[in-house]
Amino acid sequence: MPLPSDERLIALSNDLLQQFETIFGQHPGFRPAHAKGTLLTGTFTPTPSATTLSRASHLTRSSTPVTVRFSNSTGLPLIPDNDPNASPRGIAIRFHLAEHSHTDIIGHSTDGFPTHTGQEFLEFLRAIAASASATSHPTPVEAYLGSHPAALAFVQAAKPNPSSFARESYFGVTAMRFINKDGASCYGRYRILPEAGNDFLDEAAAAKKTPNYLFDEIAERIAKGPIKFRILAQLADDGDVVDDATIHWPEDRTQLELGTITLTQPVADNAHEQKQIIFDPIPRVDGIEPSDDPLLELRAAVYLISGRRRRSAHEQ
Ligand code: HEM
Repeated sequence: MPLPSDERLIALSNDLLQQFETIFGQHPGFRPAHAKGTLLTGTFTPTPSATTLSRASHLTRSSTPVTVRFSNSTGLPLIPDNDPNASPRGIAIRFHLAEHSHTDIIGHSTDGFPTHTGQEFLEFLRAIAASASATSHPTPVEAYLGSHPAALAFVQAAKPNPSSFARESYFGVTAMRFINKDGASCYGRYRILPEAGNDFLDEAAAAKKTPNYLFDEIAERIAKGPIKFRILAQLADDGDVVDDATIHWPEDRTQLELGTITLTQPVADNAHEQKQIIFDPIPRVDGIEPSDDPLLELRAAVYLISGRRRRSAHEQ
């Protein structure tokens, strides 16, 4: 995955990484966002209908090996799983197409994002950081939320604790453009839904859980049997906004089943492999193109810069 040459994009990426560090502190060797995670492996099996949407190779061949990383929110590697800031949870899926060839899906457990652009997200993070020492109201973040309804909606969206990473739903949030073998194209947004169904804890039940309950649970669950998720694409109608992660499409839009992920094993040497793997928000595979959502190109740069730092870091 290449680093873009656009200097403004790189400068914004570095400013965003600096802001994460200001808020969460320095944790060399860990991600500045979604720091606490675990990797599992398995396979992806597409449905026959997936090829109507895209000619991408993992949707046309019978099965593809995958690596999946589940994570808590924030840049705190030790955040308790029942901390309210640990949501949204993350999922990152790597489809191993061939040696040195892969494509990824990244999603989180809230359907949406607080800002349309990376610059707005930087302003939001700066407002959060400035509010830590604020003594009067409105604090900078209260003022930001007062003037940015999409960010307020994201902050106020319910984010209950799941009983398991395997009982949570995840959303790709940014649209992709899918192209099939006849050249027909359609925009869609990923949804990754647990075969075991959603299951959430109320506040009292969450408060009684241990700080690692989700990571302990997923290790126990996979030791007993496979963990499955369905991958769907919510398809845009003509006229739907396809370049803004803050805008929802109506729930009655078609949801096409693309296939099933079956996870069977934890990754050996998990901490080392988490340090090495750098997920990419841009698909970079024939048959799936990024939309013009400005978050995609920026995040690809941010994750790559961050991942390279992580790989070269010596933990303290
Ligand atoms: C301007 C927007 C965003 C910024 C600046 C940002 C920033 C970051 C950073 C710095 C990382 C750590 C990357 C690494 O070190 O490898 C990260 C990881 C992650 N982000 Fe974002 N993010 C943004 C938007 C999103 C959106 C829209 C989603 C939901 C789809 C999302 C979900 C995730 C997940 C799941 C991870 C963990 C990936 C992994 O397991 O390696 N982020 N983000």
